[in-house]
Amino acid sequence: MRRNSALDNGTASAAIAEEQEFLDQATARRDKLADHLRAELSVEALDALERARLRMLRQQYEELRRATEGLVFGRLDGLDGTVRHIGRVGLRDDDEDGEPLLVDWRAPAARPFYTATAVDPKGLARRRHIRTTGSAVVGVDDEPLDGTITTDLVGEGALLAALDQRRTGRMSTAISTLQREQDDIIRAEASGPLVVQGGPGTGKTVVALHRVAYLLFAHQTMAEQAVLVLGPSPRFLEYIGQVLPALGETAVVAATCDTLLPGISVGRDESRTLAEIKGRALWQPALENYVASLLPRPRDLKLRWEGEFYVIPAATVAQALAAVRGRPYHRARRVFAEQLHHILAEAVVDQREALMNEMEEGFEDILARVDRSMHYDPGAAAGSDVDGLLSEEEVEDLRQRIAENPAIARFVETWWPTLDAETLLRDLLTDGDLLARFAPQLAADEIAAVVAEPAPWASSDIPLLDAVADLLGDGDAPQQHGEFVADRARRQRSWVYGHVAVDEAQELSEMQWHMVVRRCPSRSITAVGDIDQAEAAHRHTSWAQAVQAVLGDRWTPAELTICYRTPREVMDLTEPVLRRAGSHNAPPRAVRASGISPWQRTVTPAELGDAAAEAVRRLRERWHGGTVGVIAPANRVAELRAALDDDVPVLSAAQSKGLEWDATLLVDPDGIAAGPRGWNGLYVALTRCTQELGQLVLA
Ligand SMILES: Nc1ncnc2c1ncn2[C@@H]1O[C@H](COP(=O)(O)OP(=O)(O)OP(=O)(O)O)[C@@H](O)[C@H]1O
Repeated sequence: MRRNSALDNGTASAAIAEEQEFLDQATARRDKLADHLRAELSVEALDALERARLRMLRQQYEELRRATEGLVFGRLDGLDGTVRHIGRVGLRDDDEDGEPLLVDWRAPAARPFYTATAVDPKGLARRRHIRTTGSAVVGVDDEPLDGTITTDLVGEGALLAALDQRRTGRMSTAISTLQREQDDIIRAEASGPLVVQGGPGTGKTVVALHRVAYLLFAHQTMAEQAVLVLGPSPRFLEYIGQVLPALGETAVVAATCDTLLPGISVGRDESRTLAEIKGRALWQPALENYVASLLPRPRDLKLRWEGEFYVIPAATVAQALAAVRGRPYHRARRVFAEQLHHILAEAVVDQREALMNEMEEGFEDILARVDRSMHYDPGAAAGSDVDGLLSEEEVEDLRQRIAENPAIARFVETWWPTLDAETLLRDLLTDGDLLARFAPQLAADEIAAVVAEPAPWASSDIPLLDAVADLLGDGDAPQQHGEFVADRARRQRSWVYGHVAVDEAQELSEMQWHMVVRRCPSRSITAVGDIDQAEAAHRHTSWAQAVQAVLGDRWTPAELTICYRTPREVMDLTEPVLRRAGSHNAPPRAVRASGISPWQRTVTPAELGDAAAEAVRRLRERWHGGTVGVIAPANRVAELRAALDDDVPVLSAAQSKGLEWDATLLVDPDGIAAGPRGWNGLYVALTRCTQELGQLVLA
C-alpha cells in the first residue's frame, strides 16, 4: 500500500488556487439560488397545491442553507478531458439546460468518486479530494487512476486526515471520504431488508445515515413518507443528531424503540430475565389471540328502530363477523357497524313490504304504523313507487338515518366496546390465568415473573403496547400540521415510513423487530449492527437467529470489514476478548496505527477514584481540544462520576455503544467482563477510542 502521490509545492498552490476559484463560483451560485428561494418562500400559500410547492421549496432552501462546510469536496478528471466537481448539493448554472456546475454526491454521476480504482478507473484519469475550512480551500489530494497507486482505499490521504482529527463529541459527515464497500451498501437496492454486519468502527452508523440521505435523494416517495432512524439511546441520537441535517435531510425521524409511541414513556428499569421473556416472538401470536378473544360472539341482535323491534339472527351476525375477521378490532367494528346499518335498513324495508301487503288487505292502522316506522311523509313521497315500495334513494336515506342514530351507536358500543391498549395489556400482564391461556409457551415461573412487575411501563412493554395498539387499530387521525413530513410522522404511532434504518440492530428483541416491520410494511429496512457487540437480554448469537422470527429468510446480508475508528495497537487486544465472547468472527482490520501503545495500571479499589481522576487529567492534556471518555462496570459508574469532573462522560459498556472519544479510560475491565454478556461488553468498551486506550485494573 502506498500513500497518495504528494504534489510538489508549486503544483499544490496552483491546484489550490484553481479549486478556490471554483469554490467561490459555486458559493456565489448557491447564495444566489438560496436568495431566490427565500424570496419565493415569502409569499403566502392560498391553497393546498401552493402549500405543497412551498414545502418542497423550503426543503430545497434548507438544503442549500445548510450546505456550507464542504460545499465542494471532490473532482473527477475524465480520460477524455472532462471535469466534474462533486459537492454536498447539486448546483446548476444559470443556463438550466447546461452541464451541472456541481454534482450532488448522491447522484449517479458522482458514484465513480467512491468506486473508481486503478484496476477499474471507470473512464477517469484522476480523483481529487479538496479540503476546505469554511470558504477557503486548504489542500488537495490527487489520486491518479493510472495504476501508479495501489492502495485499496479511496482518497487515502483525505481519509487518514479525517480519521486523525480530534473528536468533538458529535459525529460528522463522511461524504468526502466514503469507501467503496460503504458506498456499495449506501446505494444498494432498498426493496427488502438489508442486514449489515460490521465490527466496531467499520462505519456502520456512517453507512446507515448516508444511506438514508441517499435514499431520500433517489426516491421521491421515501421523502414523502419520511424515514425512521432507530438508535439505541437518546445519547446516541444526540451524537448523530447533526449528521442528517448537515446532509440536508428534513424528512427523518430519529427515535429509540422506547420513544416510538407518542404519549408513552418508560418509567422503570427491569431485570434482564424479564426483558428477555417479554422480548420473545411468542408475544405476537399471544397478543393476537388475546385481542381476537375480545371480539363479540355471534348471537341474535335485537334492535329497536322507530318503536319497532327487529331481530338480526345469529347466523346473519356470524356472517357479518366472518367478513371483517382479520381486521384490527376497532376497524372491524366500524365495518361491521356499516353492515349492521345495511342489514337493519333491509329488515325495516322487508317489514314495510310485509305490512304493505297486509295493508292491501285493508288495514288502515297498519298504514299509520308503516308511515311512523319510515318517518313517511305522504306529501314528500315522490320517489316511492305507486305500489308503496321504497326507491333506492329512500332506502339509502333510511340507512343514513340508522347510521347517524345515537341509540344504534350505543347498542353497537355496548355489544362491541371500545378498548384501550394500555388497560388491555395491563389486564393481561397482571393475570396469570390469562397469560397461561394466551402464552402457553411460558413456564409457570416466567408467568410469575411477568405478573410480579406490572407497572410502570418498562422498555420491553413498549413493543407489546405497540402490538396491542396495532391489533386494536387505534387509528390516530393523520396530523395535518407540521411544516415537514417528519413533524407529522413523529406525532403518529401508526405512521407508515418509506424506509427504516436501525442502528445497533443486534440489540433488538424479536418484539422490537415486529415494531420495526409494523412501521414499514414494505420492509424497506436497513439494519446495521455487530452481532458480536450484542449485550441485550436476548440470546441471539447470529443474524439468522436474530431476525428469523420476524423476517424469516427474506433478508439480504452485507458486510463491512475495515475498522476506521480504532487504531491497530488497540484492535490487537480484541481478538482474545472476541473469542471469550464466543464469537467465531475475526475483529475487523484496522485501517491505521496511532503509534501509541495501550497502557494499563493496577490500582486498589481504595485508590480507584484518585487514579481515575489523575488518568483523565493526563489524557485530557494529551488530547487537548478533543474528547476523553470513561467506561466502567455499571456498578462503579456512580462512584467514578463522583470522583471526576462533571463534564467527563462516565458510562457503562452498554451506554457507550456507538460512541467514541479520542482517548478512553477503561476502568476495571474484569468487572465489565464478569457481567451478563460481559465479554461482548468488554469488546465494545475496548473499541471506543480513536487514538489512545488506558486501563485501570483492580488489584
Ligand atoms: N469513510 C469514512 N470516512 C471518514 N470517517 C469514517 C469513514 N467511515 C467511518 N468513519 C469514522 O470512523 C468512526 C467509526 O464509524 P461508525 O461510528 O460509523 O462505526 P460503527 O461501525 O458504527 O462503530 P461501532 O459499531 O463500534 O459503534 C467514526 O468516527 C466515523 O466518522
